[in-house]
Amino acid sequence: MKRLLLLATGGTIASIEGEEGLVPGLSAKELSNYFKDATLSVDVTYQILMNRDSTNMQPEHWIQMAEAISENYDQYDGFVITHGTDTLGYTSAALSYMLQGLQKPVVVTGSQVPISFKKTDAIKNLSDSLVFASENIGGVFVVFDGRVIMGTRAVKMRTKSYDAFESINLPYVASIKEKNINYYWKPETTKQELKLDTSLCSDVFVLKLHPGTKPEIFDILKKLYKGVIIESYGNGGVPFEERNLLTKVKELNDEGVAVLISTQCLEEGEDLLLYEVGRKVAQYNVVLSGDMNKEAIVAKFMWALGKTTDVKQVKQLIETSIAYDLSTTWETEV
Ligand SMILES: NC(=O)C[C@H](N)C(=O)O
Repeated sequence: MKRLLLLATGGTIASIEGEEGLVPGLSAKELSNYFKDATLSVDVTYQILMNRDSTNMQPEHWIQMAEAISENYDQYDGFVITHGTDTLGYTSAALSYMLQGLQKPVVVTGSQVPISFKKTDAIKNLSDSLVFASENIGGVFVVFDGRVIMGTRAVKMRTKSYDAFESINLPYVASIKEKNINYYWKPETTKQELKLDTSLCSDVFVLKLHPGTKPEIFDILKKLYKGVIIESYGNGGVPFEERNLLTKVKELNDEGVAVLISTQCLEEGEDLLLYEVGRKVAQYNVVLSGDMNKEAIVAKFMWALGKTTDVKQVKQLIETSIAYDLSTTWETEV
């Protein structure tokens, strides 16, 4: 029988009605009481790690989760983390960078409706997660509404519907129906040993461009952050007429702040060399994000800056694909 460890961290799945709306409040024991599926032949240990709405999750909490997996790695065959959905994609991406060389599954799940409610998606998500966590497969996965998504590719798209998550720029790994897993593809099994790597630098900011963005905002950002993600438009680029942001990117570059260019378009990624607005900024030492999603970019930037502040090295770390977070050119061309 597979031995699984379920780490509860809060979220809607563990929420109860509080005086000011839904609030995570169930203990690990209470959570397990709601979930009794005798048909699942797994031995589950329930442990509560924290009880937070995922809006209150910080990078320090990702580290706590990664450490808990690493400490218990040899004792269990697979892991399930129950988590709020709002920042679940950030956590699953961060765990993918901090826990490289996984030979066992780490499944992150949650629900849109509390497990204590009559009509809830929590039971299915939990059951599917335990099924998937029993597989002989390595990596971080998000299991939600019958979909298995790579941890670096999960994005919350819907605030209320059960199918809250999509896999962006990568096919689903599998679907799960009535406890049967149907694989679409399988990530390669690693021959590495598990390496816990929690040196994160959280001094990262996401600036979403809109027509009218004031260049002066960069004067503040460069004092506070070591990495700035510019979420630009379409194939990527920054405005250089009227409110000129290009000179500001150069200033940040000169002062050793790493600047990354990404796009507000969820699908297909940036292609900075296509237009003049992109090429002008590409002449500086900017980091390219390819088709990574924002959640993965933020976590990877923090992970890379935790190792080095040398912009060239940060660029190299981020532009290298890890845990299927980034499609290589040949993959996007087919
Ligand atoms: N569905 C949810 O879990 C939303 C909740 N606010 C959370 O992220 O913790």
